[in-house]
Amino acid sequence: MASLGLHYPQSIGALGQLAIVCGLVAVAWLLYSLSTQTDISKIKGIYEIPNAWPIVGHLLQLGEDHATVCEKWWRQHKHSVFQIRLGNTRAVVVNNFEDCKKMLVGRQSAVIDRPKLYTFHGVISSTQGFTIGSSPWDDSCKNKRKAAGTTLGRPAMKGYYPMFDLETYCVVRDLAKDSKGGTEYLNIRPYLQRYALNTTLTLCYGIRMDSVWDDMLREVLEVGSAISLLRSASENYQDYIPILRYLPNNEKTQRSKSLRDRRDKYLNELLDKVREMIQHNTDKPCVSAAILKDEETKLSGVEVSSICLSLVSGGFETIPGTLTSCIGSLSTKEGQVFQDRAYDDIKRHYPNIEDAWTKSLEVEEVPYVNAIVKEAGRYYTVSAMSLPRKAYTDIEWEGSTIPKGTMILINAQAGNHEVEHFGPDAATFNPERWLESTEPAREVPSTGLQHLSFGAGSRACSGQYIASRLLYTALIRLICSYKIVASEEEPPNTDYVDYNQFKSALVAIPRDFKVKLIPREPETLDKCLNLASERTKDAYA
Ligand code: HEM
Repeated sequence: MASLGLHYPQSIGALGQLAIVCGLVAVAWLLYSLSTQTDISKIKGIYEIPNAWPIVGHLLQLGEDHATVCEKWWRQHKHSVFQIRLGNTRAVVVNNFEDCKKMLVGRQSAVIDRPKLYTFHGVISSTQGFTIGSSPWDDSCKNKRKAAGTTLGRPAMKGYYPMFDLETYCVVRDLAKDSKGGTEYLNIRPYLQRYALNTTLTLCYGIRMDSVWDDMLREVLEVGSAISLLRSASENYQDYIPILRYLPNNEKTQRSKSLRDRRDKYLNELLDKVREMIQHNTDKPCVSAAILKDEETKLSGVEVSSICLSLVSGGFETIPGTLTSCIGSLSTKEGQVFQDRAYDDIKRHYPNIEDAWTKSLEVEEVPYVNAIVKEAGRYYTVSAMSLPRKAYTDIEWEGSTIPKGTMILINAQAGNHEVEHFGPDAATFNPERWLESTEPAREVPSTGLQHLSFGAGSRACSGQYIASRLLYTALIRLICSYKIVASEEEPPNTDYVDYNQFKSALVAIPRDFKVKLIPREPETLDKCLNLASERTKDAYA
């Protein structure tokens, strides 16, 4: 007993120590499990990128440029489709062209949904509703997509010829004035921003702004770009790491609220202007007037705002981003050869350049310019990771099941530059890849999906027809009017990744550069400008 008496406390101590160790292991295991838990459990049969960290998952490794890092992982791990962890959210990333097509088109009903994110949906969109591109798939989204489809579909284009005429005329007119007959170097992006924004403001509200430096125009662009930055994962860790939302003085939430208020202010001002015009019978045909006047409409006020917001935000950065970068490539020494060939092809179709100006509003029939439009879309993938999708139902994927609710990310930049699909020069800007002959230029017959920049399938870009017409008309008129030459001091960056100054933004913002615009035929240019001025003088006065 004495020995028992002696050893008893000691054996309690050993057991106690064991219990403490077990307790610590259990707590550590619990903490580890909690910190690596995701909304969807690890998907069997889909490769997972190794070395995810607790809490943040792969967020830090992804850095700012998700598209480039994911492309590197695809090549390094030899899996085009893999899973990653964005904090507490599991996502499947698709990289090569064929797999992106298979996911977006082959599984289109299963990937028709969009995820909801804390900052964008919960804070920024709490007043004007979600844009179509960020709406989960439900009846309201269906109605909004239908209304946008009517405004942006092919049959509607005819009604927009006067608008295309006026806006492209204003671009060429102001460039002619500001470049002082081709002697000054200019940054063309502001002119193209006004072009895109005026187009969508006219469609939505029947309102346009004549000055490139108009206060409201600059406010819409500034707020829109800042919101686009707030939509990316690398700018918004709080979307994926919920604890960050509760930090005192949460700077992201405050910034989001302030941007939301600024956006509400100009959107309400625009709608008030339309109401006023309706009262005075001076309203122009546009989405909001049509809906405001139609009491039978099935759309709510928030849905009307959301449609207008979708069109404005859908076009104001994508069009100038693509067009500015394309002009950058055309202005280089190699690009000037493409410009000259395009000019020859335009003249082959329209020996009289005035006809090129008017016909460009109606048909896209100059093969060389069509080839430039396609190459601009492919090469400068302005929405590098497209817009995120969410599995609406379970997705069968090569023997595995991607569960309903999983975030699906399409790496459009990687697919658009895949050597196996586009050939060894995939990383070069070359419009002639879309031509089967150059003299005379003849397009390769279309065989379905050409590139991934507009997405594909049932949630593809609603604005792709109008986008293509906007790019085509502007290019025809600019190429007819000027030889575009890059500045040697401030040349364009034509690298398909590095041309973008904010890699974390949802839509690329090209780095600034300057070009000289040398009139090709000054007398013809004057004549075309005078005719366009006469034709458009009453449009949207
Ligand atoms: C070069 C120009 C453009 C590019 C590269 C572009 C790109 C995209 C992409 C990648 C998507 C997501 C597609 C997907 O998930 O599969 C999208 C959606 C959308 N785009 Fe565009 N876009 C452009 C111009 C426009 C314009 C001019 C408008 C409207 C005036 C517009 C309106 C929309 C809308 C409403 C959606 C949402 C579709 C939905 O979620 O159902 N886009 N766009």
